[in-house]
Amino acid sequence: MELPVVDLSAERSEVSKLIVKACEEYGFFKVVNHGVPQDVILKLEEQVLSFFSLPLSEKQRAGPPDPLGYGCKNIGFNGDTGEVEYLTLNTNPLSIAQRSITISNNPSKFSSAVSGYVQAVRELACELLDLTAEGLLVSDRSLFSRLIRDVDSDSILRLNHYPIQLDSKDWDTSPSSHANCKVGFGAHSDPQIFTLLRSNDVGGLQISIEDGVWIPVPPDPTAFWVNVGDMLQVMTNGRFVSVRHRALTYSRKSRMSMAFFGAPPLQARIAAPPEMVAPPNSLSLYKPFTWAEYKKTAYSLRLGDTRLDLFKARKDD
Ligand SMILES: C=C1C[C@]23C[C@@]1(O)CC[C@H]2[C@@]12CC[C@H](O)[C@@](C)(C(=O)O1)[C@H]2[C@@H]3C(=O)O
Ligand SMILES: O=C(O)CCC(=O)C(=O)O
Ligand SMILES: [Fe+2]
Repeated sequence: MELPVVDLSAERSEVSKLIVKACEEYGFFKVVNHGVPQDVILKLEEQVLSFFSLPLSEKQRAGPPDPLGYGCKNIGFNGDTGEVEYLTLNTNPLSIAQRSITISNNPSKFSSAVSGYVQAVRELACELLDLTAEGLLVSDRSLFSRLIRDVDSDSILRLNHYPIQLDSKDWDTSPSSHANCKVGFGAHSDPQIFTLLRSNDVGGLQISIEDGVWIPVPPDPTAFWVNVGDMLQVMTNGRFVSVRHRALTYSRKSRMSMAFFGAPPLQARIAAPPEMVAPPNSLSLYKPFTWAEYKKTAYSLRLGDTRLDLFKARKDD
């Protein structure tokens, strides 16, 4: 199956139409010619590699994940596990600088690599959200991106490492085979607005557009992958659906991924704009709520739980 590819060097109106089509059909697309400088990516990759290569006791200085910080095998607070270790950071420059002290022996180098990456990827996320608003004919073109640009945005950066499985000598490593694969990161949707994900050249990411059918996403370190998150589903009044995805470890090479989760400020009220609740479906599918309320609920549930149903509007709302 051909997954949608958005080439940002193409004509703007074509790009915005393509993004909307991809979000409607898959809640997911690949971005090429994205403009994030290669040295910004390499700088972060180098820091991530050296962090994950540290002895466990040193990595644990940045943990436990509360939910920010270093975590290993346990995902969230509700018993989810996977063959993954990770470092989750708030994207606020001050918070990055503070956290870097417990993460790296060269905090200023680590902090500058993370901040540089966050700045470039946030810019890309905002550009993609403006194009999305244009494609949807939402009159306020920066309605979505404003939430991520806000100084109080609750956006986060997650660095994932799926280590080589030492018992993998008999594994079939062909991308189409899932013989003996293990779950690295179980099935879920991302709660935020847009996720911008990139990885090294090792596969494992899969998306599901139909219950029980998983589509492997071929790795491409030169590209970004975009996931529609739960908040964009709400702000498009269900026209886009947040994509269910997971990461498997079926390779003998370790997988590394970097995910920027573009989120609103905690107190931002999340609701679809008037254009998204226009006739023929003049009803808002979801009741208004703040990102803080949604996040609290999401983080109190399991990874794979459907959370948006709890925020559906009732007829008498
Ligand atoms: C089990 C969980 C981990 C998670 C919080 C949650 O309770 C449900 C959502 C999970 C998720 C998925 C996308 C991101 O990786 C993440 C950081 C997020 O915002 O929501 C994780 C949460 C986490 O690992 O803390
Ligand atoms: O590592 C991956 O490719 C997926 C990671 C992911 O889904 C997440 O961090 O939420
Ligand atoms: Fe995810």
